[in-house]
Amino acid sequence: MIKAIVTDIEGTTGSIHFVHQVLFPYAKQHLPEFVRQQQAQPAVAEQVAAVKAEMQKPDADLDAVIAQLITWIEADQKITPLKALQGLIWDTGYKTGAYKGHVYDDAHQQLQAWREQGLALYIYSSGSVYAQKLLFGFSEFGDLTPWFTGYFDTQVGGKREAQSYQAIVQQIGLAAEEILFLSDVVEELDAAQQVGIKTVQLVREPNMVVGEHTQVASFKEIDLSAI
Ligand SMILES: CSCCC(=O)C(=O)COP(=O)(O)O
Ligand SMILES: [Mg+2]
Repeated sequence: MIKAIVTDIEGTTGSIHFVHQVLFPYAKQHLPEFVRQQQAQPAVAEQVAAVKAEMQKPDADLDAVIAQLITWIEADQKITPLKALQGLIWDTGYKTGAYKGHVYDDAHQQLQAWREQGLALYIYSSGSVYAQKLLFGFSEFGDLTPWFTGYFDTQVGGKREAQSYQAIVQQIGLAAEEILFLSDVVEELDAAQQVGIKTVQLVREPNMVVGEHTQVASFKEIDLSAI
């Protein structure tokens, strides 16, 4: 019996368009000024140091760090210090009303229903936990963060690595087969399935790569009793 649901964000609870056409361009536009102005803040200095380490260039100057970060944004690289900085930059966009977090109607309704049924809800995204809380805290449906028991990001490991899901199972404290993972990406579902987590693929767009997992077009089609 499923007792907890872990869900991906981009392409699953919300649209790929929102992440790629709203959030990423906002981060790209504001990152140079943000990093220059906030470089002395410990939260930013820590990530700048992590970028230099990732570049294997401990003496890189700030211009080189910024150029590297922009390259990573353009290539949609899921690199932890980039994702942490993006979260800090998106904070202003949410709080000034430049955008609200996109959540599909069906995801909103079904997450609420599952919560009311007593299921524990978790997020696992490459976006930082800080960015996840912003997206659901400033969503088009208002603040949805009270629904979630916990959040996981790349601090737990990459989303295509089975050991990340093993760590998530341990932190949730349930048996793997009592947990359902929802994602649009087959490699993520494959990794979760390797450790015994149940899986369902969201296929919201045409021409998506599909795998051996149960496929649904919306959260409304997910039947927990059939899993
Ligand atoms: C949580 S904020 C926006 C999502 C993001 O930055 C991202 O890279 C999407 O990753 P996901 O693992 O949700 O596909
Ligand atoms: Mg996704």
